[in-house]
Amino acid sequence: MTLPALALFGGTFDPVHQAHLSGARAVADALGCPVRLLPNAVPPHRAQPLATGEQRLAMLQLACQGQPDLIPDDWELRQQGPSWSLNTLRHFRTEIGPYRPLVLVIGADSFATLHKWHRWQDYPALCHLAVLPRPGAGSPTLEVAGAFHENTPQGLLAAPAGRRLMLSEPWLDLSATGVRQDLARQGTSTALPAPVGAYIRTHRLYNVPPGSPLTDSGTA
Ligand SMILES: Nc1ncnc2c1ncn2[C@@H]1O[C@H](COP(=O)(O)OP(=O)(O)OP(=O)(O)O)[C@@H](O)[C@H]1O
Ligand SMILES: O=C(O)c1ccc[n+]([C@@H]2O[C@H](COP(=O)([O-])O)[C@@H](O)[C@H]2O)c1
Repeated sequence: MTLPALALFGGTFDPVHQAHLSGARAVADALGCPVRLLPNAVPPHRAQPLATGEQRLAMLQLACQGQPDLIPDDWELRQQGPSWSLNTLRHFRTEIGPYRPLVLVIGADSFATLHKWHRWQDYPALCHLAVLPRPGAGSPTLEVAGAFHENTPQGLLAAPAGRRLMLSEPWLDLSATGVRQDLARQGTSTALPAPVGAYIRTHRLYNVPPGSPLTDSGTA
């Protein structure tokens, strides 16, 4: 018997881009479950984002429109202090109970640095991992890889935690850093869903030059 899974995809999302959305879509389709996209309030291992939490959440809401299984979630934004993923995992584990599969979605670059995350050793008892491929990502430590046994989507759905799904798609060489650079240079980015690009120009985020044309080619 399998119980419905819940997937959590945390990020700085400064701003959300097509690789985040395609990755979330791939996990939702592979596991047949909703994916909650959680912008962090205080990123634990990097500088504070340029856009506010409210703006990053608004962009996620625009990006997820029409995809009811991709759900922006403001839980981390409402917490105080550094946004340790451990707190988020514990909260959602308590919410869904001990038996349902809980899945943390991360990019392969995050997987390669998971050994530096706060109390990552507690994760295998709390959640599975779904790892999105990312060009240029390094490899995880042996300890991290060994803590989550690689499995199939069915394997993840058959247990509450401790397994790992390695996705092979999407393979997109995109980053929020690159998007911000494109926006500052030319006011547009093909890596953005059109409504997110429009929001950025309306709110003059990321140093977009005044009068930038509405020519994003990405779609939600
Ligand atoms: N192109 C990508 N392919 C796969 N995973 C990605 C990609 N971009 C981001 N991710 C993953 O999405 C999560 C949130 O990432 P984040 O919001 O920091 O985006 P980013 O593009 O890496 O941003 P920045 O360039 O500002 O560092 C992380 O787990 C990251 O590994
Ligand atoms: O809990 C930690 O130690 C930890 C360390 C680094 C990153 N994270 C979370 O991992 C997610 C992706 O991080 P980032 O910096 O790539 O946006 C985001 O939700 C971060 O809050 C969490």
